[in-house]
Amino acid sequence: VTLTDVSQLETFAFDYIIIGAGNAGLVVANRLTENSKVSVLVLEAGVTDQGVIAAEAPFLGPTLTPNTLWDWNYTVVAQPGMKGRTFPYPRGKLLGGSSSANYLFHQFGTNEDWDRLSLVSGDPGWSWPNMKKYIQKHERFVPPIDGHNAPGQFIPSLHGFKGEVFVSLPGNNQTIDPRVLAATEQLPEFPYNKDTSGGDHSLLGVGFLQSSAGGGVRSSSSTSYLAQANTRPNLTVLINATVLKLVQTGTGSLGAKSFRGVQFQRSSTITVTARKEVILSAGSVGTPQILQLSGIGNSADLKALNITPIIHNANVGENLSDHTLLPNIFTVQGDQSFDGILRSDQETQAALNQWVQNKTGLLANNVVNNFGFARIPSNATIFKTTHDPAPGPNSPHWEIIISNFWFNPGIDRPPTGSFMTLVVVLITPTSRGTIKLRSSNPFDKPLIDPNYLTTEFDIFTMREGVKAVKRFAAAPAFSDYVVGPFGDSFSAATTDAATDDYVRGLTTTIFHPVGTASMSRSFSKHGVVNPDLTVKGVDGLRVVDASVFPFVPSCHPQGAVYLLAERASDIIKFENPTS
Ligand SMILES: Cc1cc2nc3c(=O)[nH]c(=O)nc-3n(C[C@H](O)[C@H](O)[C@H](O)COP(=O)(O)OP(=O)(O)OC[C@H]3O[C@@H](n4cnc5c(N)ncnc54)[C@H](O)[C@@H]3O)c2cc1C
Repeated sequence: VTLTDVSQLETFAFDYIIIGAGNAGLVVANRLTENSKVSVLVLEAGVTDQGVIAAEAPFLGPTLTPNTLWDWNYTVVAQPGMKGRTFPYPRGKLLGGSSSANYLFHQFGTNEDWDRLSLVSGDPGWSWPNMKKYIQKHERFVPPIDGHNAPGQFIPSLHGFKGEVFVSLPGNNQTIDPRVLAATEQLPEFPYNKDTSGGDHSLLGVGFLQSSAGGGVRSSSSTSYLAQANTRPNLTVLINATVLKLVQTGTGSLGAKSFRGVQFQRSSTITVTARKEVILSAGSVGTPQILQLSGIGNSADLKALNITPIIHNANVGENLSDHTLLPNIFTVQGDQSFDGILRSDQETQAALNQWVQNKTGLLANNVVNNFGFARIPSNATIFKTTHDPAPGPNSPHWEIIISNFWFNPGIDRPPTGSFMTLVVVLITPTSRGTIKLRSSNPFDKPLIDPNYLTTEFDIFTMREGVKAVKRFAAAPAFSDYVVGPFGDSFSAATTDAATDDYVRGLTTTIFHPVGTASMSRSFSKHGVVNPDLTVKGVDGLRVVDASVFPFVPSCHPQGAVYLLAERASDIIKFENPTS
């Protein structure tokens, strides 16, 4: 059941306590409570997702953040690689976590991503040949909302059809779709990709987006994994409950300090305990924040904030890695983009009414139909000084997202004009940042420093991405459509120096932070968690969320987080056999 009030809690001891009802946390909650003898409490700081239309209608996803009730409303510290700018750093704060607040792009990463994780962690269980079976448990591929037959737009053998989360192709043929497809035939640099989910199939090339939605409605970990498990008497989810810290509860059999207590705030401060384990699934920001508040982190940093260090691990909150986003906006002819509709209150209201009535129309679909991935050529000058950061020769360095309108999160659409946006995303960043506490107060927002674009490789790849999307827009397929770059700095980006200036002036985040509680080999002193996701040097505590990825997967990561959480659930069950 989902409880809104702490007085409804019948006990303060559970077998497992999961912190964070997000993308990963609700997978684990579902899988552990499959055994009716196991009791699970999930503590979630955010609100319910029920009745939140913006969390349901796919097209409205981008309106959920930033600076709303459903967002943690973080901001990055001034970024030296971005002209000292600060900007919002959204994280979902509602049931489903970021899977309820994200833009619904759904992929699994490349087989090389998973094989690298296996290599780095020393655990063959994380390799792609083992991980791909979890697609069947996780994914339920369903027809697009317009019911069109979609051969050639996806490869059925790569997908699951009986899992928990709905995934579907775009259900509206946008006016630029035929042009995009023609461009893939005209430009050898951007071949057509028949399936964009990754795994056994290359991500390189441009193809159709797969979204975590079915029947015109978002599918999140809440609408799937939680909805399915919520009637189980052994599962309790408490919302509006902010975890303040973990509490030490003695020592384990091997002498390590145990952290099976959890202190949280819900009108008053309450402590609950786990008989078996505490599972930290608070995400790449929340997880290192809670670890540090609990005395697990860099002792010197903690002491400076008057927090008593209990476990020294200088890697907590380090190694933050994220994908960057740069919307390159082109002015286009005519009124076939969505800008006209989105500018008109009457037309947007009609679209909303249509979605409310029968879950069809503009709002039943995602904001994008086509996207793709590409590599920097292997003979590029950058590889003389930088080791190729991709997980393998078939994984991309950057991404192109093609949008049929002004798609510029955070910057308002001009009052007139029609646009096409070609977003460039840096997929293999080499810059690393940190998440540190601002103070010992759990309600103070942490200091988030992704340290974007501070390496030669990162700025090089963004620059090459900008050049490449200009080549894409110059394809014959767009010759009677694209007028030219919009805005002074994009128009001026004709030299490397001017392009760098443009990139540094406008790039922000595409919201994929990982790495702040990194996985490493069992006896390695680097990293925060072991390959079985237990926290190094601690008893009774595991991390299951995006923070454990040492490298950001070569994709939009929610699908990878789902697979990670599925395997984590199997590991937890295996290591805690019940009679
Ligand atoms: C705006 C946005 C757009 C995105 N778009 C995409 C996309 O299109 N495709 C894609 O694949 N990925 C996308 N992502 C990224 C993706 O959603 C995340 O990588 C993924 O969901 C992270 O999962 P997680 O389990 O690590 O964390 P989350 O899903 O964020 O879960 C963490 C949970 O812990 C809770 N929590 C945190 N601290 C506390 C505390 N102290 N006490 C109690 N609860 C706490 C949070 O409220 C949250 O519910 C996007 C993310 C955002 C924010």
